[in-house]
Amino acid sequence: MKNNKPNTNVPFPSPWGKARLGLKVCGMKYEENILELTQLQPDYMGFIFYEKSPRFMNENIPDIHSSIKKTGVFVNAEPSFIQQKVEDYNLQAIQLHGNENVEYCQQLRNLFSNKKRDEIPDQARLPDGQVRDDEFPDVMLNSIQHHIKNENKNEPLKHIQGDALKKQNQLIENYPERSRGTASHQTKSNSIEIIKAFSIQDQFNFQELETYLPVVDYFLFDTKGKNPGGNGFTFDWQVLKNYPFQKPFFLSGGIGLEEVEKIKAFQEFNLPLYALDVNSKFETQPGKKNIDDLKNFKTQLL
Ligand SMILES: O=C(O)c1ccccc1NCC(=O)[C@H](O)[C@H](O)COP(=O)(O)O
Repeated sequence: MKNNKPNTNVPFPSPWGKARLGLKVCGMKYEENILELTQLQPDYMGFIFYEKSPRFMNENIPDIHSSIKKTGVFVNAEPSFIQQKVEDYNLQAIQLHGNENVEYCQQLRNLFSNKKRDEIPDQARLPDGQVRDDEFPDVMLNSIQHHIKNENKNEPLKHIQGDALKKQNQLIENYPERSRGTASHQTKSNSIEIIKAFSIQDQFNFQELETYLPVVDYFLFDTKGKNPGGNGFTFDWQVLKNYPFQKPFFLSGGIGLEEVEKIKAFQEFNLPLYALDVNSKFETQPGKKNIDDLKNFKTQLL
């Protein structure tokens, strides 16, 4: 299938520990545009589940390769609402863009930490019924599930199991660090990633983030504006020079092609910049992205 071809470029994060800058394209809404964007192989695609946004997602998300993490963006939503969207759209990451506190994030963490593990079909388990270990990599799970669901519909189960296990062993061999979860910025691979967004104006007290460290996978720094997100202008990135943690973060807020040189300079700060999050500066209309501009952006930076 055209949109289902595997991501053949360097895995993200790279298995040999060299961080490659990731890309998240947020606020996707239209099926054809989503499929077009898959050709670019961003690491994350964001869908806004906030009714007041012009990018509010209430459409179908087409089947996209699991190497692109489908991310649901929520603003002070009820956990049950998030859970429903995770199930309906098979989301791999959740981005919290409101005033969600630490307890709330912990609640979501508890809700989702074993999702992928529970979802492993019986056919994909090892002969004794177990999965490998607690750091079972998502790449393997996704690969096995994909393999079972999509490629072997008519095969006898024992062939499917054999194939899936072969594939799993191959992955362990190819990506040993990843399968042991050694990269310091790697998330618990059997859980749904939690990204907590914070909006910045001129200053920020990073100590406020300390209690979030154990309950979120990434921070995302966005510009404070009149809307909870998608405001379309940058904040003063110098503020991040005081970022005191190792926790990797997404840089967001008004990033467009004009920011390329500034981003290159920002990379010199040696901060744990994990990925860039782009949105309205690449739009032809709310929720619809200009893929050529995104291609150009990716070529220049990633
Ligand atoms: O984009 C929205 O409409 C939106 C609405 C409510 C909460 C979050 C929203 N976007 C979240 C994002 O991750 C955006 O990419 C981020 O705010 C940056 O947007 P932009 O300034 O347009 O690049």
